[in-house]
Amino acid sequence: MYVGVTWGTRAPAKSTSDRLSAGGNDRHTSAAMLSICARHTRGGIYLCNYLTTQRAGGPAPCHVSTSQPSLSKGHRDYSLPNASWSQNLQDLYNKYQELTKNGDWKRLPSYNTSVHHREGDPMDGERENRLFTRNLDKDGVGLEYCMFYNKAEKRMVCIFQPGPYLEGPPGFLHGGCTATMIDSTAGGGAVCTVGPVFTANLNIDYRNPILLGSTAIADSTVEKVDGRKVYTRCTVRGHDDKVVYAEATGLFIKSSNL
Ligand SMILES: CCCCCCCCCCCCCC(=O)SCCNC(=O)CCNC(=O)[C@H](O)C(C)(C)COP(=O)(O)OP(=O)(O)OC[C@H]1O[C@@H](n2cnc3c(N)ncnc32)[C@H](O)[C@@H]1OP(=O)(O)O
Repeated sequence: MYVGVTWGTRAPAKSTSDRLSAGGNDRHTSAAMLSICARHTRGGIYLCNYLTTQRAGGPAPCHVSTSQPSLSKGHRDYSLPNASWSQNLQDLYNKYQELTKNGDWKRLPSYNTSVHHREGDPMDGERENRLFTRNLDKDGVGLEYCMFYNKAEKRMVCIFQPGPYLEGPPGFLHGGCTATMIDSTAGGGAVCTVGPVFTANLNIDYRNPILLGSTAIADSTVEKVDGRKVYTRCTVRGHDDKVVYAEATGLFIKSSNL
C-alpha cells in the first residue's frame, strides 16, 4: 500500500536540507554491485521501449492534485513530484514536463526496483532487491530525481535533490552520490541510445560542493559511438545554471550479456 505524501502539494520549508539551502533548494548515490547494475541496465531497455510508446505530455503536472501516485502494474512511479520536493525541483520538473508536449523530450518513469521496469519478470514482487538510487523508504531523505530523455540530441537530463541521509562533508552531498547520479544519467542516456551497457570508465572533476537539499541538474550527451564503445559527457549544475558542480566523461561498453 502506498503511504506517503499528498500529491500535488509542496513541502513546507523545513528539515536539514531546507536550513542548509539558503540560496536554493537542492539534494542525491555510487557504484552499485554488478548484478544490481545489470538489472538496472535491463531496466533501461524497458525504459527505452517505454520512451517510444509513451504519449507526449506524460502524467498530469504536479500542480494538479491527484489522490494517488502514478502506478504501473501497481508500482509507484518515484519520478513524480512528492511533498518533499523543493520549489526549485518542482519548477524544473514543470519546465521539462512542458518540453515533453511536442514529443522531443520524454519523462522516464522510475520504480524502486529494477524488475518493475521489466515486463513479465517471473520474479516480479518476490525479490527484495532495491534500486541503489531508490533504496530509502521515506520521501526526501535520499535521492529525489526525475530523468528526461531527448532522442534526437542523445541527451539525458536528470533533475535531482539529494536529501540529508546522503551527507559527505558536513552539510554537503557525498561525492559518491554525485558520481552515482552522473553514472545513472550518462548510463541511462547510453542505454537509450544503444541498448544495455556497462560502465567501463568514469572521470569526474568535482568543481563545487552540492548542498544537501539543493536542486541540481545532471545533463549528459552521448558524444560518440564507436563499435561497442559509447562515449558520454556530463555536467552537473545548480538549478539555475549559475554554478557548475561537476564535469565528467564516461565510457560505456555495449554488452550482450545483459
Ligand atoms: C537510476 C536511473 C534509472 C534510469 C536509468 C536506467 C539505466 C541505467 C544505466 C546503467 C548505468 C550504470 C551501469 C553500471 O554501473 S555498470 C557497473 C559498473 N561497471 C562494471 O561493473 C563493469 C565491469 N567491467 C566489465 O564488465 C568489462 O570490463 C566491460 C564489460 C566494461 C568490458 O569488457 P568486454 O570484455 O565486454 O570488452 P573489452 O574488454 O573487449 O573492451 C571493449 C573495448 O572497450 C575498451 N575498454 C574497455 N574498458 C575500458 C576502459 N576502462 N577504458 C578504456 N577503454 C576500455 C577496450 O579497450 C576495447 O576497445 P577496442 O579494443 O574494441 O577498441
